[in-house]
Amino acid sequence: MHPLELSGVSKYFAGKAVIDDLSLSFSEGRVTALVGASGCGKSTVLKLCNGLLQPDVGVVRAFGEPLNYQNLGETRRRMGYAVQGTGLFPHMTAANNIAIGAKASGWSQQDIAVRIAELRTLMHLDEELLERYPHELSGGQQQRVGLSRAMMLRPRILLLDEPFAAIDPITRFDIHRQLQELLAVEPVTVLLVTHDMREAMFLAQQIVVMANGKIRVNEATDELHKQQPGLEPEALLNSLMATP
Ligand SMILES: Nc1ncnc2c1ncn2[C@@H]1O[C@H](COP(=O)(O)OP(=O)(O)OP(=O)(O)O)[C@@H](O)[C@H]1O
Repeated sequence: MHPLELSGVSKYFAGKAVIDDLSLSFSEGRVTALVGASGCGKSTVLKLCNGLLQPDVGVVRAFGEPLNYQNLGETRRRMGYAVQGTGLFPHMTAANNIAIGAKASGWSQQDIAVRIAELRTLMHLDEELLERYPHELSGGQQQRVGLSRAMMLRPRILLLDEPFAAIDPITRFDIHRQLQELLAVEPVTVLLVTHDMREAMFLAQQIVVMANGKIRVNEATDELHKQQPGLEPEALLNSLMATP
């Protein structure tokens, strides 16, 4: 059983199929990167996965069950979600931002403190930073807080929509390594939407290239390395996009 699966899914906007009869499953404990040109439907797939959008045709299953759009709360608690720009609440400290889902789920203060300490270590966040408000943190620190919030409830699925796009390349590389460390300690099924093929090749074990709402390539990262050894990530993406 795959933790997350789309079967024959189509989504129309203004009568046009933005997602076109797409079937895709995400393997347990693996990172799958969704790449492709702007507007090809990557974010729409992610929103279909967490129920923010409903398919017009087809089924989305999480944890083996079709999404229940009348009651998404329980499913969403088992899915972490982090987006570009972090979506942190500006009037709450970093610690309170991270803890928000746990408080809503009735966790004790003690359990919250233990979990925040774990995440703080894994994401290399100094304790002092957690008492600051988002505007008092750098972009990279905010993004680490956003990832910590997404991982707070120990989700089995993590949905990441361009979470590192606004961060400078050096900080981005640091956060990539920290996320990799975190996933080694706490394996999660990850769907990563990104424009950055280098990021995709570094973080993901599976690469899905989309074009016009369809899947063009769905291949293990190792296989791609073997098929086109030595090719720079961007050149590899261009060659995959040109695949008929
Ligand atoms: N709510 C909406 N109403 C109408 N059209 C939409 C809506 N959401 C997305 N679209 C259209 O659907 C297409 C796919 O959008 P989507 O955001 O999934 O693309 P993307 O691959 O994530 O793009 P980008 O890489 O630029 O973020 C685009 O043409 C977009 O304009």
